Amino acid sequence: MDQKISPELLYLNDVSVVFDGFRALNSLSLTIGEKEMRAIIGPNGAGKTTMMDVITGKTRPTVGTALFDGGVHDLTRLDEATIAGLGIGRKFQTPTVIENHDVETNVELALKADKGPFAKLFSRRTPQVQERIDEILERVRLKNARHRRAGDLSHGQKQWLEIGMLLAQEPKLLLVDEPAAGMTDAETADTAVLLREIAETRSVVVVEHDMIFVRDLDVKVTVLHEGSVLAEGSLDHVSSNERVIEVYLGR
Ligand SMILES: Nc1ncnc2c1ncn2[C@@H]1O[C@H](COP(=O)(O)OP(=O)(O)OP(=O)(O)O)[C@@H](O)[C@H]1O
Repeated sequence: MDQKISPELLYLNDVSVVFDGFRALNSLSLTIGEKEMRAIIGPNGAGKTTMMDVITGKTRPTVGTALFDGGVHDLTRLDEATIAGLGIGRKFQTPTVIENHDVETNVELALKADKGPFAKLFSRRTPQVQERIDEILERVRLKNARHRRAGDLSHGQKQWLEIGMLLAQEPKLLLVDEPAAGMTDAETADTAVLLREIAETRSVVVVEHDMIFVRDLDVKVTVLHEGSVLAEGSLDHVSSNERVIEVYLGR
């Protein structure tokens, strides 16, 4: 298959994941368009992490369809490295920057991720690489922190650095797990703006519990519950849904 059969970037249909008889995903169907940002909310255990695991190839669905890039790639048949190479980047909740390197070296290493460890550390930084580093640092608001040790950054800045390192891979789809957790109010607001900027050129899926942050994102929201979609629409729309209030918002 090398022709796009549907316009969606990500197409999940009737995906179930069963662990020892327990349905972590239960006929989940969801599509994400090109350059769309979507927020995913839902109570603990709703299946948000399992959904990300299916998209990135970490978990195989028991049944169901998971296609990427207009139906060209069947994610259920590919391994994690291949899926990452297709342009699906994932940011976990805890930042994994290299604390002893400075900010720009972290980005540089991410840009050279396809090179071996020796070439990564010792090949010269070409003007093209420097230009990309500058662009990324500008985007993630760390230009003035470029020579700081990554370990000395604030929690929020570390999250931004890691987002920058993912951008180095030019993902078509960026999956972001609870970016606002542990951030100050100002960092949270800046992160919403940052993700909106990123979604101008690629698709972004954000899993989040912080409703103030989700409101700032101002995008379509999907509510997961017991492994399937409970409601979908604007935050105001899903917030007025009785079942959503009962299982999630009204807690
Ligand atoms: N490897 C596994 N084996 C057995 N059960 C699992 C496994 N992974 C997840 N589960 C179960 O599947 C359900 C869905 O979990 P998942 O982590 O996807 O939910 P979540 O929406 O991400 O929750 P949270 O908001 O707490 O992170 C949970 O009840 C969890 O205990």
